[in-house]
Amino acid sequence: MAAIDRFLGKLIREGELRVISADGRVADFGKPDPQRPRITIRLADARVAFDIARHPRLGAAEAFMDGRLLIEEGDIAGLIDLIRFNGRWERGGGNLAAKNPIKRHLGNLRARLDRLNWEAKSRRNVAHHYDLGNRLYDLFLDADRQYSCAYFTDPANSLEQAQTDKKAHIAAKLDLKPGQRVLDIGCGWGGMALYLNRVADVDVLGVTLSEEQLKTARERAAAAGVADRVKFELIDYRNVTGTFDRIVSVGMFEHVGPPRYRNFFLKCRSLLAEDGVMLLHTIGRMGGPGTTDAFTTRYIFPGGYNPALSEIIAASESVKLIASDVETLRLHYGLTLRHWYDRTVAARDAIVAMYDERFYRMWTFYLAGAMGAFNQGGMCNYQIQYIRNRRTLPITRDYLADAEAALRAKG
Ligand SMILES: C[S@@+](CC[C@H](N)C(=O)[O-])C[C@H]1O[C@@H](n2cnc3c(N)ncnc32)[C@H](O)[C@@H]1O
Repeated sequence: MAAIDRFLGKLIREGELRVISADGRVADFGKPDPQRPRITIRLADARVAFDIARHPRLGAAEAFMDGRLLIEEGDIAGLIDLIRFNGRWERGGGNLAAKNPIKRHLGNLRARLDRLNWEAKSRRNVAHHYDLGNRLYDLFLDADRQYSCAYFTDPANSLEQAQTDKKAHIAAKLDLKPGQRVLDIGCGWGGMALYLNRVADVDVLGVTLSEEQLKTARERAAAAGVADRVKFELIDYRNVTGTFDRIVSVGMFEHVGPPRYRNFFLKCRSLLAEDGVMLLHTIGRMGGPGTTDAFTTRYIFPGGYNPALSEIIAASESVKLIASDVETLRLHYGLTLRHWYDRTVAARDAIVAMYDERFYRMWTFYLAGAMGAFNQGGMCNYQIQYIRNRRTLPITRDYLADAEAALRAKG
């Protein structure tokens, strides 16, 4: 316990953390902060501190999931926020492996091996997460089931509004014309494809590896009476054929893995018309290449990796795709996750009934951890627009604002 006490004593400077050990000893760290309520945790047995010291994120996550790390005052989001705030990225906290060149090199090597997602592995990885049951996703996502960073034109906006605005923000960057053919790589439950068809009169092919998503997406297209123009297929991005005027990929690149980045862009380039436009929307990291934490890999997104901008651009440059516009969404995913986390907490009883208490705690740890990573850690969301020909788009960015305003008016 002494080592943990020393560690927490150094780390927690702002805000209050109270730790009650298994033997009833109470230790207080930090000082009152009007922005952050005090968090009190109880360690149910003597091994918890040891497990956390040995493997901080995984040890804490598993102790929390197993009910051995109990939060008696506050919640898991508050605990992670307190820890992240004190070690925040801007002050040099987080992503520490990246500071040491040897660790960084080994971490990158391991990441490259871990994220070697061949087709069968990609299918297993996707099923692990997205085939958990549509009901779960209904409980915490917006009504359109957008499972990616929303766009808050005002931080107070509802999640529904922000997800609609995200679709308009992306559609504007695609510079769509009626009748064009659009490919949506990683289409989820079909919301973006249906939206693009509705607001821009385009034909869309959406591809996913999730059976549950495919079924829902097709049902939605049929219900909207556009099944002839908005099609969905269960196809790996590697196996898509044809030529498309536009390609959009939202929240899917995180599943590709660094060893496949060049091939991903090569494939996209071969599918994109010579005067085509592509928009890639992906979680990213702001501090250069890194690794995926063990909790995320083991329990949430096996094979997942959030890319650094340098990794994305190095790969896309190597196949001569021109990055015509790059935007870093710095705060939007933290806001999105706050909504997802609050909805999950509000749906606790339903989630426990569908799965169990341990699953519920795992899910809240996942969302709270991600929120901390976007609010105080090194994560952000990138939107990168690509073209093959430098003359494809207007010479200035003015068209974006005009198009976005027109799209927003369509709702
Ligand atoms: C986080 S979801 C995003 C869904 C949707 N674009 C959205 O924003 O709500 C990731 C999507 O990528 C798809 N995906 C992952 N790996 C894929 C692959 N190798 N080929 C095609 N789709 C893939 C998943 O099936 C899922 O639909």
